[in-house]
Amino acid sequence: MNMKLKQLLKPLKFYKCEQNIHDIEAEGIEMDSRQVKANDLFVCIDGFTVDGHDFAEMAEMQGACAVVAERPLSLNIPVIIVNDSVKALAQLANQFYQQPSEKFQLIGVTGTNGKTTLTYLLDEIFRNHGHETGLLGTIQMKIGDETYPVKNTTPDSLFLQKNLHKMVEKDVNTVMMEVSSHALDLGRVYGLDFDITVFTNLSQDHLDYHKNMDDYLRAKSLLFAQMGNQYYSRRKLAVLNYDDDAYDLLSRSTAHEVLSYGLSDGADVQAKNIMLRPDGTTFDMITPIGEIQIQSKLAGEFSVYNMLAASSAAISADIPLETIKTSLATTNGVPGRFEPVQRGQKFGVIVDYAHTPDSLENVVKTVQTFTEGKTYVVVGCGGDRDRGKRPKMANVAVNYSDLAIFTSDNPRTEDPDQILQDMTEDLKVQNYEVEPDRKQAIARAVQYCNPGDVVIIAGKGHETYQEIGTERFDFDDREVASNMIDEKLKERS
Ligand SMILES: CC(=O)N[C@H]1[C@@H](OP(=O)(O)OP(=O)(O)OC[C@H]2O[C@@H](n3ccc(=O)[nH]c3=O)[C@H](O)[C@@H]2O)O[C@H](CO)[C@@H](O)[C@@H]1O[C@H](C)C(=O)N[C@@H](C)C(=O)N[C@H](CCC(=O)O)C(=O)O
Ligand SMILES: Nc1ncnc2c1ncn2[C@@H]1O[C@H](COP(=O)(O)OP(=O)(O)OP(=O)(O)O)[C@@H](O)[C@H]1O
Ligand SMILES: N[C@H](CCC[C@H](N)C(=O)O)C(=O)O
Ligand SMILES: [Mg+2]
Repeated sequence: MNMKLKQLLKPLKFYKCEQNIHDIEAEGIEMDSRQVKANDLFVCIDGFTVDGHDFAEMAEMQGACAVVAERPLSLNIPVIIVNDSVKALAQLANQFYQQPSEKFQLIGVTGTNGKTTLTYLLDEIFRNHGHETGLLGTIQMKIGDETYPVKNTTPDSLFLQKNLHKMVEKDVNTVMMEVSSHALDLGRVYGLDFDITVFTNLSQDHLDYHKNMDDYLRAKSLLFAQMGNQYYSRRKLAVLNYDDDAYDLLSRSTAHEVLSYGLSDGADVQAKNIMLRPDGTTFDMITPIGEIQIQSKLAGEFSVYNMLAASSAAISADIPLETIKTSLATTNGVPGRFEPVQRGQKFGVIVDYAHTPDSLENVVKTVQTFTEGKTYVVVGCGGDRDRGKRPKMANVAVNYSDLAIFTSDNPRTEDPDQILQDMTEDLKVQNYEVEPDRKQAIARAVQYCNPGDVVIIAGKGHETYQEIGTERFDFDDREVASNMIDEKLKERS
């Protein structure tokens, strides 16, 4: 792919460039000097760790045709000066890849918990209706049946535009993507043409990054505000959780129609006659286009919310209720979310990605409600992340289980013992143990189990590593738990 620089810069109304760029043609855009190839346009981003402007010379040496920067640089290639290179990168990438998000239906999902789950549910519903889908989120990127690893839940604008373009080339007609609050705050989704935006819920997380809960909510609201004010021929819609305190602010943030969902009267899409069972859920779903009964293998009230949100987004895209019903009846859920580990043992082991106080409470309460025996929780808190959630998660674990075993979850550059200290120092109860080695913690919980008991191993879900320092070591809760159960079964036989 290539594009005349003049053409590429068209979306920028104001920029300064003292050199002649008339005959220059860019063959690509890069924001990382290490990836620059001959004739790429290099965009300097001032990051959290380093300043991309310091790598402009390196980009020049690697053959960049020009550089976009926020300040003058002494180079032998043209320097295009803009006020905000993050915004410029988003606009340039959108232009270079020919506005891919305008060529398919784009569904953006934000909220503290449930984003990955919702995008997976939506992916199943749309595929069952014959759509060719793309998916972007925490676990991976998917284009049709092909999967690709990702570094961020919501990647930077360059990665996004490049891959959305690839999706267009592969005839994708619907894309579901998770939109994190970091992404919204850091302009990673600037310029994306969302058709349907979905809000799951808001509770404490990421207060290492956002100043407070208001700031966090403001970041989330950008998804709805950035849907644009024009009423296009393709109708846009915001799907909002009616039962969440953020509902009022979010419904006022968008200029578009809102479809609300929830358990309370007044929601447009409602669940009634909910029956929660250990192995699933049944409820009647009342929608503006009719009523259906949902039977699903997904457990817990939080799953009812996820199914309501997915159904609301699907009906906004004219998917028939029957397709939604069959999709929700057949789905097995998402890897690492409430995922049972079954090796023929007589006690339950569930691996889950709960890493916030609210998600942990939802999951542990759900298990506690259905467990006749004892409930054990193995959980830790991530290093270099929100410290305020540590004592809260520890409290939830001891309050809703018989015994919590606190352990490590990606300590990153922090001291694991200090994280455990932050979690436990204010606990007033005794029903917990501390075992910093996650493998040992899982082994201990499995050893304690008698028939009828359940262990929840929370926080890492689908992750296949433990991040210690800046290195990632192989670690998969599901694999470790399977091995421990097998050992226990062998000992007994
Ligand atoms: C705090 C944060 O968000 N950091 C993101 C940020 O990194 P950064 O600002 O440190 O980048 P940097 O290393 O300073 O580099 C600045 C610029 O210099 C360039 N550079 C750098 C080195 C070099 O030799 N040459 C060069 O040109 C870089 O390419 C970049 O353009 O930009 C990177 C590229 O887009 C992101 O991958 C990175 O995410 C890191 C990995 C991260 O952990 N982010 C987390 C906090 C995050 O974003 N999480 C959310 C939410 C998760 C959830 O709730 O699900 C997510 O969406 O993932
Ligand atoms: N609607 C919900 N409300 C509260 N908790 C939920 C909900 N849905 C899922 N959870 C819990 O949150 C955990 C994470 O779910 P999921 O991965 O879908 O969320 P996410 O928003 O994508 O998280 P992340 O921000 O890390 O990407 C699940 O393992 C489950 O414990
Ligand atoms: N996307 C979330 C994931 C947290 C998962 C947990 N295992 C941890 O490392 O804290 C974050 O980066 O805050
Ligand atoms: Mg996610």
